[in-house]
Amino acid sequence: MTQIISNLNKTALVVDRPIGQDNPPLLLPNTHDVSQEIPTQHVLQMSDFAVDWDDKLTDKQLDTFVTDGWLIIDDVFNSTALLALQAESGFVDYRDAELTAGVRISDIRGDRIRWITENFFAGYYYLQSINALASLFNRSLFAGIRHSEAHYACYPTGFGYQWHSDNPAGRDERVISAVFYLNDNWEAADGGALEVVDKHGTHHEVMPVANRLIIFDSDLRHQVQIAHRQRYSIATWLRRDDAVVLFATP
Ligand SMILES: O=C(O)CCC(=O)C(=O)O
Ligand SMILES: [Fe+2]
Repeated sequence: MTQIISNLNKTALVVDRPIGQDNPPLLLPNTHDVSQEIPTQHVLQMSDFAVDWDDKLTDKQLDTFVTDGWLIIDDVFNSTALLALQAESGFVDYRDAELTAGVRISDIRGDRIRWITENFFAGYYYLQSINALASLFNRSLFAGIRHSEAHYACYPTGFGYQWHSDNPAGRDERVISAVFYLNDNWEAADGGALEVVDKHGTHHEVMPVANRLIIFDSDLRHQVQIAHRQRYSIATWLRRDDAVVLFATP
């Protein structure tokens, strides 16, 4: 089994066990004045994850998304929300992605994942915020999105995800894919770029830098290049079908 190292050694967080309502993350204030660097304990709320998507996404960007099929939004969340997601990603009990049609897929994809449910804390707030983005797409692009799903993903060093599109053959439930990145100080030498082929056939490479959301048409082909450092993200899909009710396993 691949060993997963916490994301936290790359993140300015003071946290020693999984965060939750009973253990809110301690956040270092964003200041260079050492005398002010006293961690503040802050209970996370949905409002910490609120994003004014209408403000973040201009009409021009929406037009570009329709024409090219993809779009990058940087500086998505405030630092409280970002740090909470980074902290949570470091404590996730990652599992192997499931088998597809009985075939082991570890040859194609090397990520280890955990689906976000209401048992998550920051991740669940993230999903609510993505639902607000979905309603913007429904209002402005008549996208017909009915629910969203997301999983935390960790690509261990030496792994990527080969060329694919997010709708398996003959399926079209996934309308828009959105990947949110959690990696501080990611450099080109760390590899792990997402390579997307847009609607015109042009290739683009996107670095998985913290607080960046890439949105793309789920039918576009893309791959994750081999990462040379552990790579953390939240892969998200905005879907046109009804939500599947998940029953908690005992
Ligand atoms: O992490 C990324 O950049 C993309 C992940 C991806 O393509 C997927 O999970 O389907
Ligand atoms: Fe994908």
